[in-house]
Parts: sequence; structure tokens; C-alpha cells
Amino acid sequence: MYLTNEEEKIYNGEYGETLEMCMNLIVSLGDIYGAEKLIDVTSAQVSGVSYKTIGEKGLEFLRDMSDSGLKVSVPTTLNPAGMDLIEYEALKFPADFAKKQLEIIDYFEKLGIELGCTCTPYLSGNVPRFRDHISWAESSAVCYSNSVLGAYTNREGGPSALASAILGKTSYYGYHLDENRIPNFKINLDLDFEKIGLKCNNKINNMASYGLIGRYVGRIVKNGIPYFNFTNENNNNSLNLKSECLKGLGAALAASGGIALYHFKGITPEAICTYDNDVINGNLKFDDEITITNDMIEEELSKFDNEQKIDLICIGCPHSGISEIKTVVDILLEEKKSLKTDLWICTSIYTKAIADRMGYTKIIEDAGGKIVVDTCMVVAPIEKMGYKYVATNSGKAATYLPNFCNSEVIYGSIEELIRKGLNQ
Ligand SMILES: C[C@@](O)(CCOP(=O)(O)O)CC(=O)O
Ligand code: SF4
Repeated sequence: MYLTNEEEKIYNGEYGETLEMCMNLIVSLGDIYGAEKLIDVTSAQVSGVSYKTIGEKGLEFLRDMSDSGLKVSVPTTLNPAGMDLIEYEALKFPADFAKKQLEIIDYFEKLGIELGCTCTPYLSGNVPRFRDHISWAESSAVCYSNSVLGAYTNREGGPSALASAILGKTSYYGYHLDENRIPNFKINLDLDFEKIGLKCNNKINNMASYGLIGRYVGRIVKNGIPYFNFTNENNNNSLNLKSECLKGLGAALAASGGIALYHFKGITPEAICTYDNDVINGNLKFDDEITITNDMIEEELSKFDNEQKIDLICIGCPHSGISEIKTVVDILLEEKKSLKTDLWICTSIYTKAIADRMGYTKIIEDAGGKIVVDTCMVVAPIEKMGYKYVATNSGKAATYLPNFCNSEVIYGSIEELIRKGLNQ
């Protein structure tokens, strides 16, 4: 791979061992995937923050990194940690876990990373521009930034995103190259959304529908690049999809498959700028094509035991924006009852600040729920906190909860789950 003189010096250890290690990691990945050179990145997003997922080995790695005195050289944000960094005692996180988690956060702070621990940094200031090259690790955020924002990133791991953050560079391969971003799997959504067996209004614009689609399509497409289009004549207004649906779709695709990028006819920027015309004119040939019908989505939904009594309702995978919190609040105001289950709405401190100001936090807390920041139902040790039957509106959480937290999953829309929680 071509390296500039300066990059060569870093690679050869002239600026110390830690920088050398970062450069080695980035160059090795580039060598494996055939990169010609390094490119600058405009931001990084680092995963591997929860003590639950990185353990003692990860903590020691971060201690060594922060002891080097190096700092990140581009704006860098963090994935969720293993607990709410403010209310961890009230939420009854185990004390030994909390101690380790705070230590990890200190190391990230020393590295100069912004401490808003969230998997949706694009809702709170770390917002790449169209065609920015970035180095992001969280798979749902990778899918969102590549697909919805049109930025360019590979699916980094925690260490490679951190190395990129410090160097301000990544290797030029994979999704950084236009030729590797061409869709190869056509997905016709021939769905009559209103007939999907979820209980909510406007199912074509509800994140829970897209979690089911994402789980199903992810398994089939694996690590290809899907191109979605609505084909059912009932899907009028389908181009006004809420960003939370696109967020939920990408997260589920990335969790059940290895997808890092999707295109959506008439919706995502590269589809509109680059591919839609060629698809319409028949100039873009796909390797494969599948039509998604209601039966497939019902099959996906039938995998959950939705009659089960719920211990914990979790909203916010990926982290909630303010509109999802408002959906919860609207139901609580309408029903005027208290919750009979625990409720966590997982989000960032940024979004919670707005929820506080809008009075939403109080309404949720008065009903017995919590807005939980900095963490989520997957990377928090909920299995050690007595939660077994966990309800979610997220296709990604539904995919990960059984393995990460040993949970039994109940699946539904926000509307449906909150009503269940009020009435069970
Ligand atoms: C499951 C996930 O969203 C969170 C756990 O990852 P980590 O603790 O940030 O390594 C990671 C991912 O999907 O990239
Ligand atoms: S599991 Fe979901 S909520 Fe948790 S970090 Fe990943 S995307 Fe975010």
C-alpha cells in the first residue's frame, strides 16, 4: 500500500509505540482488503464501551491506550456503555459493574472522545455529510450513515475505529469506493402493510414493521447490498418514511445479516442520485431479486411468544429520538394509567434533555417508566437485574436479546407494548 512519508514514519514507530500500533492495525486491514492508500476521515464512532461486552481485556487495552497520552484527531463519539452513567444506582446496576464501567469512561475521556454514549450519534451532533469518509463501528449507525446520510464507512470494529480516530485516517477499501456500493439484491416490498399483524396505526410508517422486514431480508441478503422498492399499489405516501423506520430497518438488516449499506428507491440519497434511473431503465442488473409478501412478515412475527407476561418493555434500539418518546407519552396521556411492567426508553443525554424540558420525562416517570441514557437493553447486564421476558419494538434488539441477555422476546409496536404494559 502507498504511504506518505509522514504515514511511513508513524508506521515505523518514529512517533511512539501506540501510534505505530494504530497505524499497523489500519494498514493490515487495508492490506487484507486490497487498499491502495489511506484516506482522511471526518469523524469516528467507537464501539466496545460496555464492560459487559469488552470485559477485563478490553478495559486493559483502553487503559494502555489512554496512558499513552494520545488524543483523537477527529470528532469522535462513543457507543452505549453498560449503564446509565447518572442514575446507575437508582436503576440498581450492580456496584462492581458500575465501578468498572466508570473506569472505562475515564479512559475514553482521556483520549479526548465525546462522552455522549449513543448508537445514534447522527441524532446528536455527529452528523456526517453526503459522501464524507468516516470510520464508524456501531453496525446500526454504519447502516444509517452509509444508507440514509450517504456517508462512506466500512463496518469497523471498536479497535479499528479507535485507531482511525487517533490517526484521522482509514484504509481506502470496501464501502469507501463507489464501485463497491452498487446494489446487487433487489427487494420488492409487495406488502399490504395494514394487514401486518401488529397493533398500531399507519403500519407503513411504524418502526416495528421495518424491524420484521429487516430481520427477514438480512438473513437472505447476508452481506450484499439490498435495493428496496415498494411495489404494492396500497403503498401510497410511502416516500414519507420516518427516519426512525429507516433507522430500525438498517439496524435489523445489520443484525440478522452483515449488511452495511442499503438503498431505497426514491428515499435514500444514492438511490435518488445514482441508481433509481438505471433500475427504471433496466440498465442495472441485480444478482438476485426477492418479493417480500405479508406471509413472510407474518412468519417472522410468529417467532415471538407475544402472549407471554412482560418483565421489561424496552424502546430505543437504536436509541430513541424525541418523536418515539412522544409516541409513548401520547399513549400514557390517553390511557391515564400506571405501568404494571418496568419500562426503559433508551436514548442519549441530548434527547433526554429535550424530553425533560418538554415534560415528557415526568409523564413517563409518573406512570412508572424510565428514560434511561447512555446504555441499552442489550449492552446493560439486564439478565443480572432480574429481567427475563423483554418486550421490544426493534428487530435488532429482538435478534440480539436472546444471545446477549438470555431473554425471551415479546415483539410489537410502541403503541401495542405500552398498552400491554398498562393492562397486563
Ligand atoms: C450490538 C451492538 O449494537 C452493541 C454492542 O456492541 P459494543 O458493546 O459497542 O461492542 C454492536 C453492533 O451492532 O455494532
Ligand atoms: S443493541 Fe440497539 S440500542 Fe444497543 S447499542 Fe446496539 S443499536 Fe443501540
